[in-house]
Amino acid sequence: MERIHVTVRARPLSPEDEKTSPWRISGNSIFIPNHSTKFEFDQIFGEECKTINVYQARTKDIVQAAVRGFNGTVFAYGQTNSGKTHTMRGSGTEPGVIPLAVHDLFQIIQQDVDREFLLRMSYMEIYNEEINDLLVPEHRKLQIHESLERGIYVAGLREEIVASPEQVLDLMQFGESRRHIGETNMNLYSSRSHTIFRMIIESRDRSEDEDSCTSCDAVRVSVLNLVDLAGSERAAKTGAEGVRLKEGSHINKSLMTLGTVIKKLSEGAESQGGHVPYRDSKLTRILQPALGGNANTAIICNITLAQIHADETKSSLQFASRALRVTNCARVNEILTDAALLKRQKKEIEELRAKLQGSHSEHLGEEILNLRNTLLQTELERERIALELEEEKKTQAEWQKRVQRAGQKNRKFEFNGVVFK
Ligand SMILES: Nc1ncnc2c1ncn2[C@@H]1O[C@H](COP(=O)(O)OP(=O)(O)OP(=O)(O)O)[C@@H](O)[C@H]1O
Repeated sequence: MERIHVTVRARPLSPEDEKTSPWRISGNSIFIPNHSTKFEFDQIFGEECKTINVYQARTKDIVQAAVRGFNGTVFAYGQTNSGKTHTMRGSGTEPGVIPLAVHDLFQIIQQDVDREFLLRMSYMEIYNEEINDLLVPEHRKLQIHESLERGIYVAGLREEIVASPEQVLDLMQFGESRRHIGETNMNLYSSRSHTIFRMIIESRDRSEDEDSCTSCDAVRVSVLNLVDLAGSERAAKTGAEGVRLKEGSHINKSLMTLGTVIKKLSEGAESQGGHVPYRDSKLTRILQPALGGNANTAIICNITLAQIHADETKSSLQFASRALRVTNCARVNEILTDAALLKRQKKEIEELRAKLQGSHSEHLGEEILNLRNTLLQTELERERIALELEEEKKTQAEWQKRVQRAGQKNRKFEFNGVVFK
């Protein structure tokens, strides 16, 4: 069990706002002097910090764990204009968490010579409670489904196979141009939708030695979500009317559901069998595994220390503070293939036979009978799995084709303009 990691990042202030700011930061605490308002977090970054520092606080570990098969989710939360997009996407002069994670991901994979990887990416937005695929503009109003095999997933969402950071960032750029952005009084380029950038990491052992291990045919599949939420906003401050007002109300409603989900989880509702309203918004439904589920999760809470936004900042910090009390249980997502099961069975049969050969005494009649029965059952099971394996080989041939297509065959990668072999 591990709790959600929460960092706070304060955006730079104008010299005027600096003079009147009521907030003080000391180590991992943020407070208003002579006031009961005080919060503590895993880490607090002041206005002079760089995104790389925020990235290294926790996201870097989550990326590393994702390569080892653990799901990971990082999201930026905060009021409009607090610096969420600046943190997640970055700018021309300062890369954001997403490009930093993408470069790290490829670097870690290159160094892992024992496994072969297949990476896919998807990019979606939730706009006015509708899910749109940012990689395929005509894929709109996508639906969320759940199955035993795939868990919660967005049906019809494009998952593009990717082989280099540049390819990922190009696709992201393409998606960005389709994302809903609008001007408000508070932000010239305000995100009007929540976006979920996702990397799906599949890997398996490279070992070709038949007997070396039983896990070499096991496939690990993990999902890394990097989420840029739209900001909570007050119509009076943003000056929203018409379309902007409708967007704002959808944004606030889904963020409110996120707040309720976090509140319920922080009160232990789920472990006590209580209701957690994941289904009340698309955002919480998609992020369900990251909220109290099977994932390493981090929240970057973006705030402003300006006097005029003190109420909104306090409300963001209250949300973040509750999130500190939510625990997740991340585990390696490993699918044991039939080939791996067969190897396991083969070993068992050999052990049973060896036991049978060693059991000659007449007093051991019943034990020998039991061993024979177990051996028979194991051999039947082995035959069944062998049949299934035939089917699976076809799937594996498809895997090889995909790896080949992704340009990863023979560990050949292009990274930062350099070809690695
Ligand atoms: N740490 C920072 N350093 C420099 N500039 C920043 C920083 N944080 C935010 N900004 C600037 O402030 C403006 C608003 O930031 P941004 O668009 O990231 O806010 P946001 O929280 O994503 O807003 P919205 O919810 O409306 O989309 C941008 O011009 C951005 O470049």
